[in-house]
Amino acid sequence: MAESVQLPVIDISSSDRISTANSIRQACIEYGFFYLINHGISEELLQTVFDESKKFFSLPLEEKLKLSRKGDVGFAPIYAENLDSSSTSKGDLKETFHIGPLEGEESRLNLWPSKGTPNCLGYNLFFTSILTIFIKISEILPSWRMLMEKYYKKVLCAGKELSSLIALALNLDDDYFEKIGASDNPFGFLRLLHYPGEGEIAVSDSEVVYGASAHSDYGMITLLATDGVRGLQAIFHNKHKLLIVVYKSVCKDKYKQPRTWENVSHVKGTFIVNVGDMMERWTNCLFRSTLHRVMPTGKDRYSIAFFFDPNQDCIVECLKSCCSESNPPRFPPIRSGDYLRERINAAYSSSK
Ligand SMILES: O=C(O)CCC(=O)C(=O)O
Ligand SMILES: [Fe+2]
Repeated sequence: MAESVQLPVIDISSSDRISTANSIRQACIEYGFFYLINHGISEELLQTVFDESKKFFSLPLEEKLKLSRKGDVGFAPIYAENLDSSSTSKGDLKETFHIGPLEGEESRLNLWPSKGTPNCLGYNLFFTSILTIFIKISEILPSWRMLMEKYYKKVLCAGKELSSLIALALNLDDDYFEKIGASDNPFGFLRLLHYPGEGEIAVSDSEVVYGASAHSDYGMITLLATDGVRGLQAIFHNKHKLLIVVYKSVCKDKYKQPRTWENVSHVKGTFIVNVGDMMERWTNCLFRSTLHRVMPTGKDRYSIAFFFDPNQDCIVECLKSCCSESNPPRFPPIRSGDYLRERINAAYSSSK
């Protein structure tokens, strides 16, 4: 059975920003993961977001499909995505709903239950009388959009503060990521996730099915809220300060065998923060975007991820503080939007 890892805890509200930045640096080098506390999002708000997310996922599939993924936002049913694009599985056993940026051109792309599905729920026959058959989804989820926007803004704010601490952790000015246009108008995605429990989905014994297959996140940092149902696991090659083997343009130890998966436990009131691939590229593999996955446990599981990604037009290239003559850049510069597009397309086209 997998062991549980003890991750560092970072207090984002501490007035000693330098010491916080040093702790973040150590956590990002050793684990690429940490718990974040005092992030400014109350437990009540988080609980309400979980409750409303559950309400959405418990709608009949055909209602959810009316808000099907367009571009990067909206609903994706089970098996639509395969986070491990190299795997042969038919896709991940999870359904998701994505909300993209709330400002600028992209904001108009978002899909909302109150707008996209004008008519009829009514299949929840268990409770339904003839009078309730034609209830609009907007009436079932009346404050859904407002709530999700509120949460989005708050978690974006925590992400911005964290990115300024990360800049300090990399010996840069704390507004560095703003100055280069990465976190000034970041490309943030709120992702509601539901991993169905046993009984809802028939899976044959011979099939390997993951809730979320092994992957590292694509962007800068992810702020993840979990509901207490276990399942999240990660591989921490660097935890005991093993030599970092870097090969061609990949931080090779990410794919090193054998893989030892460790459980990442839920800690009430915290966010689980993990480093994404673009941060790994910026830091020339100093900060690790750690492989992780979600195993099905037979229980329904809900989580809420916020991907704090650089502005699409930002060029991600090795930071001066992370390279030298003896440690040259391992990755060519890339435009953030192009990199994300390639990774997202691979994940959605590799489900069978
Ligand atoms: O649900 C979780 O705990 C993790 C989700 C995740 O890794 C992702 O969506 O990238
Ligand atoms: Fe992830």
